[in-house]
Amino acid sequence: MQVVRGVPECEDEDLDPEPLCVVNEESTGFRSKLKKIFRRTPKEKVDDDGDSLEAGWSDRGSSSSIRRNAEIWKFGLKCVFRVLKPRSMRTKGASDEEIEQAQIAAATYIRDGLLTLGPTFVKLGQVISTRTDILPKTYTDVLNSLQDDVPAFSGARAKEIVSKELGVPVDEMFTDFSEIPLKAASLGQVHTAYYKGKKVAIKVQRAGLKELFDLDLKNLRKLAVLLDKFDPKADGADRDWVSIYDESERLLYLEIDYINEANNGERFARDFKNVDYVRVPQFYRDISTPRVLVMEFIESLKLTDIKKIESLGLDRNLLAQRTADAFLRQIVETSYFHCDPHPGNLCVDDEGNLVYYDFGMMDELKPNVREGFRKFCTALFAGGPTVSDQTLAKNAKLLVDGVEEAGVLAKGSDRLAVEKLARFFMRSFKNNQLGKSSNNLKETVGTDLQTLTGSNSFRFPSTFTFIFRAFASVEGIGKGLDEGFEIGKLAQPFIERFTDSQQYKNKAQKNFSIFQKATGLNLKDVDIAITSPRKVAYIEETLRSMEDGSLKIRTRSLENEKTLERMVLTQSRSENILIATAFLNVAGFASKRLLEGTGYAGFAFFVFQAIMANIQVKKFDKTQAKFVQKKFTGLDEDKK
Ligand SMILES: Nc1ncnc2c1ncn2[C@@H]1O[C@H](COP(=O)(O)OP(=O)(O)OP(=O)(O)O)[C@@H](O)[C@H]1O
Repeated sequence: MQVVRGVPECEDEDLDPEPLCVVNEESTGFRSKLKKIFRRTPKEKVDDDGDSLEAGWSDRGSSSSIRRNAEIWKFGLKCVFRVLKPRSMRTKGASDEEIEQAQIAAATYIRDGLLTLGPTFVKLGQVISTRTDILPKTYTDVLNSLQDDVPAFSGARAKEIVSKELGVPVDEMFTDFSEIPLKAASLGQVHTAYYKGKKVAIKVQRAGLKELFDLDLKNLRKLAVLLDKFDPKADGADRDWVSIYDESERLLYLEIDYINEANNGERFARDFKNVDYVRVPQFYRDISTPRVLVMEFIESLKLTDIKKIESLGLDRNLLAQRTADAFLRQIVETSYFHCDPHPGNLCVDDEGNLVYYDFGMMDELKPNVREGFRKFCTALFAGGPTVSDQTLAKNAKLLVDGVEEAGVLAKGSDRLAVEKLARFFMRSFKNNQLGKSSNNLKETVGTDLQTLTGSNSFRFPSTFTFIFRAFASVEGIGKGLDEGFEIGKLAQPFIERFTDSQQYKNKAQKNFSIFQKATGLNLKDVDIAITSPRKVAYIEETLRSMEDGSLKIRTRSLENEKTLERMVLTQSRSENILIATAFLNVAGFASKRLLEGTGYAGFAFFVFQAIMANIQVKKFDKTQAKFVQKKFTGLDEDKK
């Protein structure tokens, strides 16, 4: 989002008590939509007591709420049709490009509709746009543009809100309250002023947001319940539409509680109290409320403003390193991280210190995620780049344990295939560390990969999508500052501290070499001496399992699985044809009209079912043909 500077453009004074101030200079269709939408903010009648400040989107009487409900449902239904269109195109044999175009059109329709419906939906769209685990990439890409600028409300309006919230006229509390906001967002905007001689930043929330959220979210919950009925947990995962809704709702309400933001900011500041290059504004809690947040003003510039950074003589490489270090410290050490460190929220002061703003959306790694992540890193980095195949296979198991513990591996996934994938992934990683090239992932583990992705084996809890988003932001900033920026390399010292393996390895190696020197022992003998009892015990255990019949030998053949899958589909087609024929016979021999009608109705129904089953068989065959072609010729028809 961009910071608003200069005099905003205001038009149509007669349309609104507060004409709109348009933020973005580039006049586009998107901008004019924004103007219309925020112009639709209900007209606010301000009386002397200022009570009308509660007026807002929500204060529109019952007829207005009915209209609002209707608007939401109409939009929801239209979205369903738009989203289904590309799916039906696929069954009609449309090309991938045509389908992608239709998806982009659907996503654009949804984005514009969310904007039309106002702040709740804009914010919801922003939250959902991070969920690559829920929506296809085409949709999240388009919804990402919802992070754009929105028109501001006037300084006078902001003052009214602050006075109402703090219970004293603004001018008695502050001096030089800015008429033009520093930045406007969908939920509020930031003004500057002076408080007891100190410059402060004041975040002011749009009026009536809470009430609007209440009204809108009630509808959205009903929509989620309905969606669950039509689209039950498709992949056996623990999530469903209602829980996605619940989580989004929680985040939305947290974002409009500025006291929560102050709590988050203070916790973040505590985490970084020993890092002298990170600055967090102080919060003036005694003059803040859930809707007005008063903070220390910290002057800064964007880390993407390279010209300014250079003109100040700041070290770009050092800034890149600091950006990465501060991010890694959050993920690996404190487990409490800023979910949205975009260039407006992560800045730099003129002395090269990083400045963080906006603590509305923070997340914490749960203990299981943290432990899983630690196992993952331990497995990946253990043994260094030249690890033997045996150790790698052992570590692959640990890596998959980690992935499972973190909740990324869906229940009932094929662990054997995942371990194979992990071994391949780890070997590529190690080769990469040694500067060797790796084999193509699709060629080497193509079948397993297809099985795994096809069965939705991996899923990413929302924490991961927030981490990925923050990672992408930090990487973008880092690369802008330093072309050779590689977060992976900068992560090494953090990971080593994080995983006990490295410490253990170093200590063990040191102790062992002293022992070896003293005794003159051969390393191979030691290995045999250590592993032999374990190997004997393993063989003994396996033999005992064979004897008592508890040993299960598991083999899997993808071809057989696929054949079985096809058989199930063709069987359903044959059954439907059989039943349809039976009904036709009934109709043919029936002497009574009612029976005849029933016969024909049954016949029509089952013929329809048979046609649907046939479509599924054809679809299945097509997917298989594509897969086989890709596997044997390397030609990829699904150009993404
Ligand atoms: N304490 C501060 N000192 C100086 N500038 C500030 C301060 N707080 C916020 N700002 C400026 O105002 C901008 C908007 O602040 P913030 O991100 O907190 O608002 P928001 O309404 O939560 O916006 P968003 O939609 O991006 O979350 C920041 O990017 C920063 O440029």
